[in-house]
Amino acid sequence: MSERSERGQLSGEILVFDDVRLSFAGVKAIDGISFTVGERELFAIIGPNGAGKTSIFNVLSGVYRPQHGRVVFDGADLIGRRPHQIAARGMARTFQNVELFANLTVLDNLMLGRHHHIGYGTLAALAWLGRARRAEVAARAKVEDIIDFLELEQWRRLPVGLLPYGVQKRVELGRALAMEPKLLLLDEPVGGMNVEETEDMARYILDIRDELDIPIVLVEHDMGLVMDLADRVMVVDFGRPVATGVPAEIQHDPDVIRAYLGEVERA
Ligand SMILES: Nc1ncnc2c1ncn2[C@@H]1O[C@H](COP(=O)(O)OP(=O)(O)OP(=O)(O)O)[C@@H](O)[C@H]1O
Repeated sequence: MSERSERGQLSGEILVFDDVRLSFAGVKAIDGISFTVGERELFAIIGPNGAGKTSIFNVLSGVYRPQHGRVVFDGADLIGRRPHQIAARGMARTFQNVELFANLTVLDNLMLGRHHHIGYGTLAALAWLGRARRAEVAARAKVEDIIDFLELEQWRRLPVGLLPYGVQKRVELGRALAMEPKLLLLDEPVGGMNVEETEDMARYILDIRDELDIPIVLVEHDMGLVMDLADRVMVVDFGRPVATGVPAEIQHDPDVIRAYLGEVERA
């Protein structure tokens, strides 16, 4: 057994996605998908356009409520919980398109990621009570750590909207890390990036798993990146599971090859 599959299987499970089904007016976006993610695992989900990958993320983060199935995160059932409740439980997400406050600086965008951790009401904030002040100082220290970790020093005081695209994606990753997540959902983190930006992002993703010990669910079209980074890969097509396994198994699975090359059957 490879080191990758051992790491995925030896650790406990942070996430259980069990026989989930989700339809929109007859379209089966998710049609009976199950998987688990280990506490130290980098789990990738791949599949052709419209396969259901984003729908899986939307179920995980509470945007969509499935008609059937169970989602258990860190021991708690998530179905029916609102997106902000799920985020507060420690599930952080980045988006296909950068979703940051373009006019705010890198520092301020990262501080906003800490928002739910600060945990004081308006009155306490206005009165600048000791507890609020300590929380603010701790938040600032955490954000400084992330700026170091993602090598964002040179841009920290600049408005995000002025930065190169690859750096904006990195700031978005930083904002998710500022939540101190127990699980990170990355939706196409290298989409639209050039080769150098992609290599940088791949390194940060690996460091997040290996140094920060944060498990990751990754949706990505860049097959090379997925096969290089993932401990395990799940392939979906038409909302259904095609195969799940370590990258070497997945690359040679005839059903996977058919899902990617079988466009003729689809027509
Ligand atoms: N809100 C919605 N209303 C209606 N249909 C939807 C909705 N969201 C997703 N779908 C449908 O569900 C199916 C799965 O879509 P989804 O966006 O999850 O796929 P995907 O694998 O993320 O695709 P891509 O790789 O293009 O992002 C598609 O047929 C899509 O049209």
